[in-house]
Amino acid sequence: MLSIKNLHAEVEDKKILKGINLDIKPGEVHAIMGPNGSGKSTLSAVLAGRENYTVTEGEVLFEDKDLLDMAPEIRAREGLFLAFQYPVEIPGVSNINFLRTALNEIREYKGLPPMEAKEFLRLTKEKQKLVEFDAKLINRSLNEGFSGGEKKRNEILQLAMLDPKLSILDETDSGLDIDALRIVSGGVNKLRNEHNSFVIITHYQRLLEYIVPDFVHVLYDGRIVKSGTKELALELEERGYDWLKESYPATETVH
Ligand SMILES: Nc1ncnc2c1ncn2[C@@H]1O[C@H](COP(=O)(O)OP(=O)(O)OP(=O)(O)O)[C@@H](O)[C@H]1O
Repeated sequence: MLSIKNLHAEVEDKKILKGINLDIKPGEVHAIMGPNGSGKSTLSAVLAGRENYTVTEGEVLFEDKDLLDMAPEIRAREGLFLAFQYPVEIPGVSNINFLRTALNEIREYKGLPPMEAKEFLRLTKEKQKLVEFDAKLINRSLNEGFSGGEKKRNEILQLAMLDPKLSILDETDSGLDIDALRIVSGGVNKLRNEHNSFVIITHYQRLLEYIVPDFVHVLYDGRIVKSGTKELALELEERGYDWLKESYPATETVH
């Protein structure tokens, strides 16, 4: 599904990613943990093709195609989905119209006609139910005035509607109350299958009790310094990151 080889990237001449290697197969869930500022959000931004991030070395293949060569919207149409740490508000664009437009963009890219209005409404209702989404939010402007938790739930609804091949959830658990955490992770669990993959960026082992990952990686100073199974997350919870920092001293950073 995704193959990252020796990925180096900078933001404003600051080296942040310093040789990431990661392989993700269909059906797998990978968790990425790591101390603040280690490069987790930068990795998701580079994969999504956000502006101002310069890849200086390495390659990323998404289903054997060169991901870094694709414009951000092509990445999305190819089936990459990024749930933001801070979902953006788009006043004047209703949630439902946003979903319809995004869905039909993807269909057009696949050579399919726009979805019939009736079928679209049926699908929206089905997915709203699946991810326990509050129907009152569907006609409001996209994320405008939504609470932090409502925004995160909205990301999961988008994910359910668009059915991406690879979803990257960047700290989707931050700011969620206990019920929302259960709903959001329950949504992911219902959506995961043998054909799609997830990358879950999180600080908390707690989320990984709900969404059990196949692999856990620790990102530190722009590199993956340790990989393991869910037991690694438990170990991190208990021991923190200092033992890893000692084993892998930070490289010099050029500012
Ligand atoms: N636009 C930018 N200009 C300068 N430095 C930046 C920029 N964006 C990110 N950085 C720096 O890159 C480093 C990695 O940031 P990143 O957000 O990827 O870390 P993170 O692992 O996601 O952290 P957190 O756990 O706190 O969310 C940080 O030191 C950050 O200050």
